[in-house]
Amino acid sequence: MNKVLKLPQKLMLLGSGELGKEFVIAAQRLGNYVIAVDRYANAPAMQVADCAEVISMLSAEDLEAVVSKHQPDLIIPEIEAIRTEKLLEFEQRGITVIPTAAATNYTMNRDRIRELAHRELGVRTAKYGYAVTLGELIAVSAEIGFPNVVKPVMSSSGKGQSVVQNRGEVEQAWNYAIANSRGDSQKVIVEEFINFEIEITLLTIKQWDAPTIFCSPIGHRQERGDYQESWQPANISEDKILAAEEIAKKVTDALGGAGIFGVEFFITKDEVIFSELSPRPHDTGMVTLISQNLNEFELHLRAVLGLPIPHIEQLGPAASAVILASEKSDYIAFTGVAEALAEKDVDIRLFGKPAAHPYRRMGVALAKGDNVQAAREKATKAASKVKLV
Ligand SMILES: Nc1ncnc2c1ncn2[C@@H]1O[C@H](COP(=O)(O)OP(=O)(O)OP(=O)(O)O)[C@@H](O)[C@H]1O
Ligand SMILES: NCC(=O)N[C@@H]1O[C@H](COP(=O)([O-])[O-])[C@@H](O)[C@H]1O
Ligand SMILES: [Mg+2]
Repeated sequence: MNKVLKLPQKLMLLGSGELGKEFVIAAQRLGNYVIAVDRYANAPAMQVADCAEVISMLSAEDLEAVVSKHQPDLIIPEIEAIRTEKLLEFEQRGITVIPTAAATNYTMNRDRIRELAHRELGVRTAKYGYAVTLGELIAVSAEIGFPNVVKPVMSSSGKGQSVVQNRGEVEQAWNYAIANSRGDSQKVIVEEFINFEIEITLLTIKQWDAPTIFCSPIGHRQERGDYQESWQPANISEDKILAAEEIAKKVTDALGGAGIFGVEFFITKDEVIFSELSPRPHDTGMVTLISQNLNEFELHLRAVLGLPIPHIEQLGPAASAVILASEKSDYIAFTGVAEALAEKDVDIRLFGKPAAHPYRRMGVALAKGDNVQAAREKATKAASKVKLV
């Protein structure tokens, strides 16, 4: 399907955060025309795009207005919270939606992708259940057992997520999930807490007219359900990598289309457990900005445009560490960048977000090292030097 034969293409990016920004840079390098869309002005990807639109991406009317105005060749979602039913309509009208409109619909809510992976494809996941009221959550929590993890079905970057230790904490988890749910959903998922040895993102590249290929697995560490640091390569056995690749292939084949997917797994002593996936570049994959010959954004671009990917090279131990805000502010300035960059094999990305709030990701430090431990230490140290003032 849809192999693109000529450049430039007109790409509409729905969501314009840090991941979109790097994607736009990759797209611009091949001369494409990009319209960056998000819910607020001057979002990171808008700063490097040809033009920008500020709309509610959950509004079908707003989406119709920008698509009619710009007539893009491809629509490239960058976040989950989009009125995906409308994307199905655009696809029927002949606009390519990446990876497919159906895939964005499956992955917009945790329950849909979970049902596809677990029930339809028989993939091993954590034990889980759903609730739409506090009463149901109390009952489902008891069935799943404690500790468990409660998340809004519609959220990302750990928003509204909590680890629940006992029955006494269920109500608080319910209130937190509902208050932080994105969009109009009031549904939560409860998952068995997996005591994993390591969690990984397997960047999986699905191509229009070539076989699915994989990057070396990325290990990561999360806090509050949000990524803090990631590294590549991840130290897991070859048979577990193959098991993860098989699951990733199965799930991405079911979703169809083309593009990069960030497929998340929990790795225990004996098992490879599927968690979730992003049908687009993954935040933990920002390490590839320093760790590969082609980063995840360049790979996504090549895959969606049907351009060849002859070789992905992992360049050795590398890591990323996030630079977070600690306070609410509309004035953004950083100190410590010079100190961070004084170290060999360290790089910094500052996203250019126009406002900060506690724990908002404002930048990322990247580092290479003699081994993964050294790279992680270097990236974390560099990130800690950069401070918002
Ligand atoms: N069942 C679980 N057992 C143990 N840890 C979990 C479980 N579910 C989530 N976590 C932890 O919380 C993190 C975030 O969870 P998840 O990926 O489901 O949320 P998310 O909001 O979609 O995050 P993102 O959008 O950043 O991928 C996981 O990477 C993992 O560290
Ligand atoms: N885990 C998903 C993820 O990392 N998404 C990235 O964060 C942006 C939103 O940031 P914000 O919440 O700071 O606006 C998104 O636009 C995307 O780039
Ligand atoms: Mg995740």
